[in-house]
Amino acid sequence: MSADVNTPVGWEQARELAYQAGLAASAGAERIPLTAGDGRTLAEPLRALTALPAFPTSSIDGWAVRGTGPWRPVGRVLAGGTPPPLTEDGVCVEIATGAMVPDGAAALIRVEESVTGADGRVTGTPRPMPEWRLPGEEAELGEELLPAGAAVDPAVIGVAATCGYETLTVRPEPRAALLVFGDELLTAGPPGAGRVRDSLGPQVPAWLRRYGATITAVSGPVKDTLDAHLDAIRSALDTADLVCTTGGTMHGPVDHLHPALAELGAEYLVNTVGVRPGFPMLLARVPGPDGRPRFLAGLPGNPQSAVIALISLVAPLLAGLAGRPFTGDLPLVEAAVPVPGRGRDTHLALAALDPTGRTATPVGHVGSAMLRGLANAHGFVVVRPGVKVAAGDLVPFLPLPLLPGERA
Ligand SMILES: Nc1nc2c(c(=O)[nH]1)N[C@H]1C(S)=C(S)[C@@H](COP(=O)(O)OP(=O)(O)OC[C@H]3O[C@@H](n4cnc5c(N)ncnc54)[C@H](O)[C@@H]3O)O[C@H]1N2
Ligand code: MOO
Repeated sequence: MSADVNTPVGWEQARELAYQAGLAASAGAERIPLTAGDGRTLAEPLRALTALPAFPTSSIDGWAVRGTGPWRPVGRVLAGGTPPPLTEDGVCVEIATGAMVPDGAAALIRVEESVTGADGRVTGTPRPMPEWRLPGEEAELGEELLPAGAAVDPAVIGVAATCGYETLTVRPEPRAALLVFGDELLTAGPPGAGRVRDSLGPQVPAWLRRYGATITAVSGPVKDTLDAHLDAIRSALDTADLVCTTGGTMHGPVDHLHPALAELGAEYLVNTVGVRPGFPMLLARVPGPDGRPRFLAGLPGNPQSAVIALISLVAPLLAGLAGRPFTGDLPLVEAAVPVPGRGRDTHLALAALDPTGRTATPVGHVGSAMLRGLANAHGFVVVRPGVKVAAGDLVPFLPLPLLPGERA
């Protein structure tokens, strides 16, 4: 175990360490149907399998003409066909949007800008800008459209289809398991008589999915004994690249996480972080049954702190495991009011953005044991150690992975 229990890592450094550890462990590629690609990560650059467009393509309904008018129609070219060339001046073919422009055509004229005379001949003036798309205008054959590591979204699926792909070569999805520790936790009904509802078992898998993981197991509450912790962690490691645990990160009488990590031969990458809330979070590398490294993220038991550990350590780790790029740089927003710092630690202050997304106002109910503030915030204002934020200051903003329409 390398990291000193008494030396918290700086928050920014912790994020970078988590990302680099994930990237170093990212491996493999798989080929999947194009339509299954949403949310995955390209394992190799997406290159154009053909020039785009693949052939000269009419962008209008009208006439393809050769020589000077009036032109005598000699046929019709629809989308999907291969037209014969125009071999003499003074002829034209009727052409549809999307059809291949015949060799020999000098210009295209829109149907509404042409006149067909009583003798059947066509007159009109072509617009100065060509009305067809040239091969390679969008991409040359073999040109890189997106780099390896790019996230696949509906638009990426679309462009891949356009240039001929039926499958995509993507990184395997990082597999994550969740173990919830705490004998005091209820899994149904309201809290009382010293017991609280488990609020992490139900929400953490959903956050993990938003960060690109596939969930292999959720179990708990795991009994508060070292043996039960060890059994649960070992079996979760059989199927997951990352095991997230909740609770037990401190050194209380029934906090068995650290002894379990020692027993498993784990190596701490991060052991406590200089951030409030969330201080006792940890990330460890555990030897996997097949020799590949696995990871354990210890999320503190206080629910808001657990989510802060997810966004601080687990998000960059998963980005690394998926082979995606990651930057610690955050967008700047204006603080609507002063935001207190937390001395030598970074303060993550839950805040809501105004509709323009430019101004952040801290929300209420933000104790580390609370979730009400989280459910009303867009993310966290980041107050660096020793910084005092005054109203109007520009501050870094760490967004929650919300979808369009959420917190509208
Ligand atoms: N002597 C000290 N005690 C504590 C310190 C400290 O510095 N010195 N730090 C506090 C901080 S900060 C945090 S955060 C917590 C972290 O504790 P653990 O990770 O060991 O978590 P637990 O003790 O198991 O639980 C803490 C708290 O959270 C509730 N909890 C746990 N799991 C869940 C869940 N799934 N759903 C809802 N609530 C949960 C649990 O009941 C406790 O109230 O340690 C402080 N103590
Ligand atoms: O990490 Mo503790 O969350 O400050 O409550």
